[in-house]
Amino acid sequence: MSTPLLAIIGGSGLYDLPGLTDTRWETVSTPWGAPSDQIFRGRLGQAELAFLPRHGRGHRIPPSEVNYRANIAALKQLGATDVLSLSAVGSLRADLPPGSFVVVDQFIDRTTQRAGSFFGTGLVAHVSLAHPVCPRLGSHVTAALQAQGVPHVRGGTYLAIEGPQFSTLAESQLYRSWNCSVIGMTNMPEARLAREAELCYASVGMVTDFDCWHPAHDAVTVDAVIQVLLGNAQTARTLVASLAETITQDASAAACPCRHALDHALITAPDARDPAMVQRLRGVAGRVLR
Ligand SMILES: CSC[C@H]1O[C@H](OP(=O)(O)O)[C@H](O)[C@@H]1O
Ligand SMILES: Nc1ncnc2[nH]cnc12
Repeated sequence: MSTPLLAIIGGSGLYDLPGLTDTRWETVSTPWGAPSDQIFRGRLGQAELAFLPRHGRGHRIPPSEVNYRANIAALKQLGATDVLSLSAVGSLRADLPPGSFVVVDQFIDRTTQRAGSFFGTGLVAHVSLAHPVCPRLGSHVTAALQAQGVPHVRGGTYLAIEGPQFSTLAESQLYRSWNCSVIGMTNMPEARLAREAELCYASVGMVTDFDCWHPAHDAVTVDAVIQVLLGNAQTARTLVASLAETITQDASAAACPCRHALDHALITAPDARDPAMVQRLRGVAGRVLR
């Protein structure tokens, strides 16, 4: 069995990953530009880890300006096999109070200003997003949360807004009527791009607030988000440690359908492909670009 490389994308409040050995910060450049920051590499037991702070150390980059393509491409270039996103989210359900963890399994994308694909003119591809997260990785995450006794639910729809402003009351109520569980600003297009790059992707939403719809709670503020997140950060780190151990023992990973997402996705005829585009795509789609 080949050694997996578990990548963690840390969201608001998660800018480092203590407890690793053999650590270093690596600079990675990609055909899509620079990722949000250097990537922190290290080992945890048998597992190789890569950690990328989504907004950069110090939280310099707003959700609309995160270079999602560079982030995913950089992790792929380093050899990542599995990507876990850890994100602060607002709750759209009364039974998901701050402190809950949600193993997200669906998305509704209301973002408007972001590059959402590695492909384009010169090489067109259409991957399936029907099941946008990896059920195998999601099972490991859920088992780890269960073992830690963290209040969590498996499954839930993440509503992605453009931000940076939080939602209006009418929007928040609309998203509730759509049966969404949580709201955030970053998991799209990240999940789309991970699928195109054939990475197993899972997302844990760490609930920090009730957005603005709950009559008994104040509307969300950054202060409230950070206060809850500081309480959650240690749980998130323990989750990573537990996940790092279980994924090294998963012999079924190599056959995971996420890792073959491009098998039937490319539609541009080989002789009609733009060689420059093909070259640019080698880092993320090289497996199917012989
Ligand atoms: C600080 S509250 C809003 C901010 O937090 C979430 O970030 P992330 O998903 O990276 O944890 C949300 O999406 C917004 O970017
Ligand atoms: N209510 C909210 N809306 C959007 N992103 C968030 N991140 C944390 N809470 C949020």
